[in-house]
Amino acid sequence: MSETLQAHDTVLRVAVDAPQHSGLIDPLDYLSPGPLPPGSLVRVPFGRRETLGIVWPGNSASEIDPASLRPIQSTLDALPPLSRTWCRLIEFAASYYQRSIGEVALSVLPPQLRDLDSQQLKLRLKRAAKLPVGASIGSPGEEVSVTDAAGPTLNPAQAQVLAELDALLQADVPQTAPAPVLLYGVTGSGKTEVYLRAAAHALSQGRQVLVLVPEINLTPQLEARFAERFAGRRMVSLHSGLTPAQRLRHWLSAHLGEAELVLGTRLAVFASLPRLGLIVVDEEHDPSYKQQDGARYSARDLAVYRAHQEKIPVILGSATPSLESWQRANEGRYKRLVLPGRIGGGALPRVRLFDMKMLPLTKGVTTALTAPLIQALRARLERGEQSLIFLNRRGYAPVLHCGECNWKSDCPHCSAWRVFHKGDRTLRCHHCGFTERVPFACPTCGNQDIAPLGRGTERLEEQLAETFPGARVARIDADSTKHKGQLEAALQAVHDGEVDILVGTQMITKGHDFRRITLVAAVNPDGALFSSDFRAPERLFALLMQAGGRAGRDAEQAARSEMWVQTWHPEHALYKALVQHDFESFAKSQLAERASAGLPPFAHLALLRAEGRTVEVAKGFLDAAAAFAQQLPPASQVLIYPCIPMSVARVANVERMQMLVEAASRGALQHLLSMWMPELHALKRTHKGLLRWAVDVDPLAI
Ligand SMILES: Nc1ncnc2c1ncn2[C@@H]1O[C@H](COP(=O)(O)OP(=O)(O)OP(=O)(O)O)[C@@H](O)[C@H]1O
Ligand SMILES: [Zn+2]
Repeated sequence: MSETLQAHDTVLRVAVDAPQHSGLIDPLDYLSPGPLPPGSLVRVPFGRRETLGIVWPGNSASEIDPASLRPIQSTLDALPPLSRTWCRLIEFAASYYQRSIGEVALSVLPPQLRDLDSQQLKLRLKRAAKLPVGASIGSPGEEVSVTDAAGPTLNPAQAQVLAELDALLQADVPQTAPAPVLLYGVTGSGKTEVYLRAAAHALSQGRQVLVLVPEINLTPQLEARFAERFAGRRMVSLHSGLTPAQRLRHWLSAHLGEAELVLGTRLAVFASLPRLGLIVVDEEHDPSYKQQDGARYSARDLAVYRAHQEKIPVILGSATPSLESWQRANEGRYKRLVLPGRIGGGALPRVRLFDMKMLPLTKGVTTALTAPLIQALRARLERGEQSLIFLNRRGYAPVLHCGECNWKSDCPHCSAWRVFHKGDRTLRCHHCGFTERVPFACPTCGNQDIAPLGRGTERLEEQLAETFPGARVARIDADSTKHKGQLEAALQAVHDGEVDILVGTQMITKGHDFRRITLVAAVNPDGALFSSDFRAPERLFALLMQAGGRAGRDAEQAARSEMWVQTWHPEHALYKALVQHDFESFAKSQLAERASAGLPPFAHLALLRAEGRTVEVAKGFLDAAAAFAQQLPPASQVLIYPCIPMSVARVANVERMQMLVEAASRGALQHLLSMWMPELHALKRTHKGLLRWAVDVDPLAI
């Protein structure tokens, strides 16, 4: 291509992955020998490198002399362009979460796409088209008649929900988007079956279906259920556990419209799906839907936006909906559909609160395995039933302690303890990763008698094995499932009945359809009751309901199923509601508290975070940012709080501060942010020593 300007040259806007801090928010202008459809992939010069870009819809607004623009280098024209609706989704996400369009657009494409030239891409496209999923797939374009498996006869509640869902879709004028559906159903009430039916409906109309799950480890089992139902259909998964080659192949298959079902984690909300007809968000309350770095987007919220924009139904499912979604349903903005009971009429497990204050006081040691719990576990062992023990803390003990001089295993780089891992005899910081061998003696006074304080899953597993010799005890947490295949194998062992007692972190509480568990025990859940994070009770309640939901999923055993909660605060309202399985009254009281405190969903929040080598630097930046914001017109409708250290203030020798911004209206907050952010890029340059800053819109953890 010639470097000189030709008469027929066109100026194109191209989104490239410009670093956020370069302040380049909009797509850049390039020259092209002719027009290209928006959404086309191109390779363009950027700085001194060449990079992947996306031709962006809209005309360039800049006044730059075209003669000074650089030409695009090549077009990846083998790939059909990304759609305008896809581009709009990206634009919305970028503007709402205050990032650049190019950064968001390029970061959600499969990474391998960046490195391919036109030839290589053609090859991959061919391979993607031949993706061997499903049994009776014809070649693309060829008519194939698929018969989806029938599935069980719906129970009356499911039938009612599906009828209402149908009515909702029929009733709407085709030009308007159906209201988002909040499918509220207790654990084991058959929500997944509703997803399957809704999916079957969309598929039968030739549409694609997107199903989001909170975590990778939940994809295989949902995939299995969808694969069984839709054996003749093409289905792909999209999550960060795929190899780069798989991720590209699956993405291409969705983009070409060949994959009819796409199952994935939060990043899949950005999948390119030309015939999208339904989005399902399973466990919509799950915090994993919020991305925690870069563009801090909520995949749940973007799914709702996307469905609205494409005028298609979205189903948000949960036994314990987020208070945001619950409130929207209260206001009639979401359509609430309810599955009130378990399949087969099975009861939810009886919840028993065990008051730890009843235990005889023994100095320093409180056991996790109280005598009544041991008895309950023994009864299960004798009947050949399974038990699940939930403790949200991995490792052997959260801290090592010297009784002589009071030394504790703190991390030299973080304001946190290092956790004792007995398996490999290390002290590990769960924040910065700093790891050392366990010392033989106290590093301060030389005392050889240093002891673990508190308890993690590793220690609980050990104690269980000691208490029940011969019982098969297994542990599932991030440590025991580090290697590929370990988690699947461990879960399979539980399903196959090869495990009597399963110990684990919240990894085991989610989604799994265990059939033989009749006892679930939460041995130390109190921590979250008194957290400074206003969402902690909501999260704890959801976690415990979900954990309890793993018990008695087989109606035969439901009557004998129990959930134990060992607590020092049995009188707490949260536990009272849990005993009644009463999400609704819990939600009501939480919402009342939120309303009177002016917290979400009745207010809108953003967090500005800053990291520096010293507290002064981080604070200096945030104070200056606040002073600037006060000058902006929307400031009168926005409350900016003084900055405070984050809950773990120092990580890897970096001091972390945060400042909360609150507004009664989303619009006012967005308005302020859009005027404020560009200034912060400039402000960073005048604050030497500031390492990073970031804004988190609708933050989850505070
Ligand atoms: N109509 C039905 N008839 C018979 N069995 C059913 C029916 N609907 C669902 N099931 C079965 O009941 C069990 C629980 O259903 P499902 O997993 O759909 O519930 P869920 O609400 O999604 O549960 P959770 O929220 O705990 O994940 C599953 O094994 C499912 O196959
Ligand atoms: Zn550390």
